[in-house]
Amino acid sequence: MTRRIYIFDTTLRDGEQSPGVSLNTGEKLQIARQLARLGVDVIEAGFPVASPGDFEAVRAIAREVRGVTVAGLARTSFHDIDRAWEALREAEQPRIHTFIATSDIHLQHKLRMSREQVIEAAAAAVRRAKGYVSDVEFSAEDASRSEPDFLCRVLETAIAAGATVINIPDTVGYAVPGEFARFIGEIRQRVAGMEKVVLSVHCHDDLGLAVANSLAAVAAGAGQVEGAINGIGERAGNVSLEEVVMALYTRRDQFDCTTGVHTEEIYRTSRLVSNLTGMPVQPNKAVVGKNAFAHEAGIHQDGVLKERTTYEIMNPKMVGISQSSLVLGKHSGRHAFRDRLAELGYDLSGDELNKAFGRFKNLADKKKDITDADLEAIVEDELRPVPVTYGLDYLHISSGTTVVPTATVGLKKGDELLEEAACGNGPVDAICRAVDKVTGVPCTLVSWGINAVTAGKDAIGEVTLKITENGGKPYIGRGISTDILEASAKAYVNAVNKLLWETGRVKGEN
Ligand SMILES: CC(=O)SCCNC(=O)CCNC(=O)[C@H](O)C(C)(C)COP(=O)(O)OP(=O)(O)OC[C@H]1O[C@@H](n2cnc3c(N)ncnc32)[C@H](O)[C@@H]1OP(=O)(O)O
Ligand SMILES: CC(C)C(=O)C(=O)O
Ligand SMILES: [Mg+2]
Repeated sequence: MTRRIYIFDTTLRDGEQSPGVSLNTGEKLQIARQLARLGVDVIEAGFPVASPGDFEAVRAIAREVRGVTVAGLARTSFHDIDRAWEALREAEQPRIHTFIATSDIHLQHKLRMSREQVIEAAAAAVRRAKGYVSDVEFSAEDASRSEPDFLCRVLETAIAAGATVINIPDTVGYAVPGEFARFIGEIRQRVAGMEKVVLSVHCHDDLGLAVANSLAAVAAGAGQVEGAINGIGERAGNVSLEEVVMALYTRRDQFDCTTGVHTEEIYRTSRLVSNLTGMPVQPNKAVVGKNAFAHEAGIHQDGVLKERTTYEIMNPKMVGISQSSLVLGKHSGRHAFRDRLAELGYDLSGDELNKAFGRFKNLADKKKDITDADLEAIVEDELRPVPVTYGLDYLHISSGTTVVPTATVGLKKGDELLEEAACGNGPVDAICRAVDKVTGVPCTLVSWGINAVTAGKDAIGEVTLKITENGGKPYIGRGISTDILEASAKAYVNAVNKLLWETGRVKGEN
């Protein structure tokens, strides 16, 4: 029978333990509201004894957020538990979550307690919490490095004292999946009363295994998974809840489990958490990264255009992303290029398409992100009906504060390469003079302007300039390049070509 897995979100407690993250009450409330919309079963709102601010945040969430269990963390000390209850008392479904470490390393070096003392503290804490609420979670911190016999004794004691949820944290992300699954299986078998409570896991990502360990635990019978949105948390973070939820859904054939999560809210939740915590989401992060549903490779793009599922195992809509994106770059192919141009209103085929595609590939070699504006500039340039009498073959500039600007240009006229060099007041002036020498048509540069067609350091510059011959009709030329001097040269040559064409000095083919 399909099992229901409870999703326990600790973004606001363990997630907030990420170095550099501190959320105020208002921010925590916003995230808690969104978590409720997302449909998690439990929101661990904070550690009330940690600070007055944390206490207030837990209290505000407990007061306002409905339809979800609100938990507060507490050490085994009665003061922590009392504060947790004070913060949680207005919650619709309060849960006190108390914990103590069970590994010898922690007992000896951190707690400086004997095993018997830990057992007593665990029992007393659960009883104390039980005096306030019916729903008490007990965690054996560093469980995965604890000696199994002792761990089982602690867990049995907590259950006998009234714990309703037993959590097995892999606190330092030490476990590996097969071992962790066996560990969970052993706990289920050996601990008396385990069948009456929810068995939970809480995995950290120090070895990048938090998702694998959580899933292995679910397969071994765990009924609750604890984690944080975007996988934030102490050190390398907690398990990323969205990854666990989507893995359980996408591979339901393997797990036969459901959750109460409304997956379409995942992306929105991820953005909110990232924005309010100031922790960016890496682009290649599973499920919510910027590239999670983006395709750049031509073969993949072609596949996705023909049938999305060729390269997507999840529908982006399922996680709240409206559609996958085909990112145009140097690895893209004609199918995706033509598709994007069609979206922009350009219907190119045959030779036109090939030429524009060639220019796009050249640009993509120079520029990381090709935007729609880049494409428009390329296509417009390609479709411009001016015969190319002269074409820029190469350009060399020598310029600086202590040298006379000098330009050497190579222009192609048919198969012929014509080369000239000239000095000028500045590099653009030098380019114009060198071009004039090649064409034999001395022109005057009337105006010159540049626009960044696209944003960023590697933006394309579009140079638009105006020339005249002997003060006659002005001709406008336009050139684009990531190099503004190259764009200037192209623009100047473009204007000269127009002049030659319109004054009937050349016959060309468009
Ligand atoms: C695995 C986890 O994520 S556990 C949760 C970790 N989160 C946090 O620590 C964030 C919030 N913490 C805090 O604000 C502070 O640490 C406080 C308020 C809880 C405690 O602050 P302080 O009283 O100054 O103690 P400090 O943090 O320096 O040391 C922790 C003390 O708690 C003890 N302790 C640790 N865990 C437990 C526990 N589960 N039960 C009882 N005592 C514990 C330690 O042994 C140490 O005791 P000592 O002072 O007798 O040596
Ligand atoms: C408090 C417990 C559950 C914890 O965060 C951990 O052990 O990682
Ligand atoms: Mg933790």
